[in-house]
Amino acid sequence: MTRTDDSRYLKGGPVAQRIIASVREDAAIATAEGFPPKLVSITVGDTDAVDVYVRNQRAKAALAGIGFEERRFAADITAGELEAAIHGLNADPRVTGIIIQRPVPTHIPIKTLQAAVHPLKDVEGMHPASIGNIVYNQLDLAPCTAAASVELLKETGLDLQGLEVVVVGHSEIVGKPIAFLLMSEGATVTVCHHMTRSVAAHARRADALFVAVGKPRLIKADMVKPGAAVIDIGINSEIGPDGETRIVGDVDTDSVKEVASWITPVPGGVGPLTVAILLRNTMVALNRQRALYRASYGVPDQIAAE
Ligand SMILES: NC(=O)C1=CN([C@@H]2O[C@H](COP(=O)(O)OP(=O)(O)OC[C@H]3O[C@@H](n4cnc5c(N)ncnc54)[C@H](OP(=O)(O)O)[C@@H]3O)[C@@H](O)[C@H]2O)C=CC1
Ligand SMILES: Nc1nc(=O)c2c([nH]1)NC[C@@H]1CN(c3ccc(C(=O)N[C@@H](CCC(=O)O)C(=O)O)cc3)C=[N+]21
Repeated sequence: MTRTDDSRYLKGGPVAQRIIASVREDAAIATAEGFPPKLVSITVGDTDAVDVYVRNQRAKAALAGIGFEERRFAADITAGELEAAIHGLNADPRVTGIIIQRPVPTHIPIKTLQAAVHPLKDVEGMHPASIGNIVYNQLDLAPCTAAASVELLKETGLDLQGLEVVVVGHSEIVGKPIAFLLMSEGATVTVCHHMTRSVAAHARRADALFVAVGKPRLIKADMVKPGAAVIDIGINSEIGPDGETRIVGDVDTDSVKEVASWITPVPGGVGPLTVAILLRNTMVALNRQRALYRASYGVPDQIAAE
């Protein structure tokens, strides 16, 4: 089949727009019913690596009708002070979801912070209880980047059942949850990392290749099976030939797109969809909180009958 270059690109923007439009409807109804959704972002210290993400979160939350508040803390804050701030947000009924932007300074144990967020307010899906849910095939709220990556693979129309998938990178926030989501969908999943003997040998067997490492041009054309779908999750800043800073992924897109049938562009691929999924997760969290509120304060049958 001959395909134009453009049809090979799996773009995140249109899928993100669809999700945001649906979130916007849900958010408007919830707001009218007295439950306005609100997201609180926590950044600690130097925020260069997260600036783009936070900027997009703010812009898309505004589009979706979700409140957005950014709390910035100095790099020398203690873990205890941060936990106290998170507990305050947990107890605040106006706050629907809390997202802790990574990275945080090395003296702060990120896992302790993630575990401090109440599971009902964990819109990133990074609390141990949330990660546990995806292991148990309960997939309605998954880590945003992983969910965005899998959603883009689904856009190809490929049947995930029995599909040979290789994931390069096994971080807790991206690689591992992608592997669990894909296993739940019936794919056969191989996970590679820095100790894998030959990433290339595994990658070449993949019908779908996910790459989340953080190394520009790690994946070259000779590592990709002809006709495969390539999902590039990397977001790396580098200085281009014109001297300007630019964002590139982990895949050598120009050469790989000649071999692959589908490839996600960077920017414009997984990134925009990650933000949309965060907003969708916020509505999932809101609905769970409302269900709990209803169970606690809804009119009990015997009173309603009087
Ligand atoms: N689009 C989005 O929404 C997001 C994009 N990102 C981007 O995704 C990329 C990965 O992020 P993240 O998972 O947080 O990064 P981490 O640094 O936490 O993880 C990188 C992973 O890559 C593995 N790795 C390192 N070198 C190699 C190699 N040569 N071959 C195979 N595997 C290797 C590491 O293995 P080991 O642990 O064994 O060393 C590790 O599992 C980054 O570019 C980041 O900016 C991240 C989050 C969101
Ligand atoms: N707790 C936590 N969760 C994360 O998911 C997380 C994080 N911390 N820290 C930083 C990284 C990076 N990340 C991005 C997500 C989307 C875009 C994004 O929207 N990119 C667009 C726009 C790029 C642009 O405007 O230049 C694109 O790729 O097209 C970028 C970066 C999430 N991360």
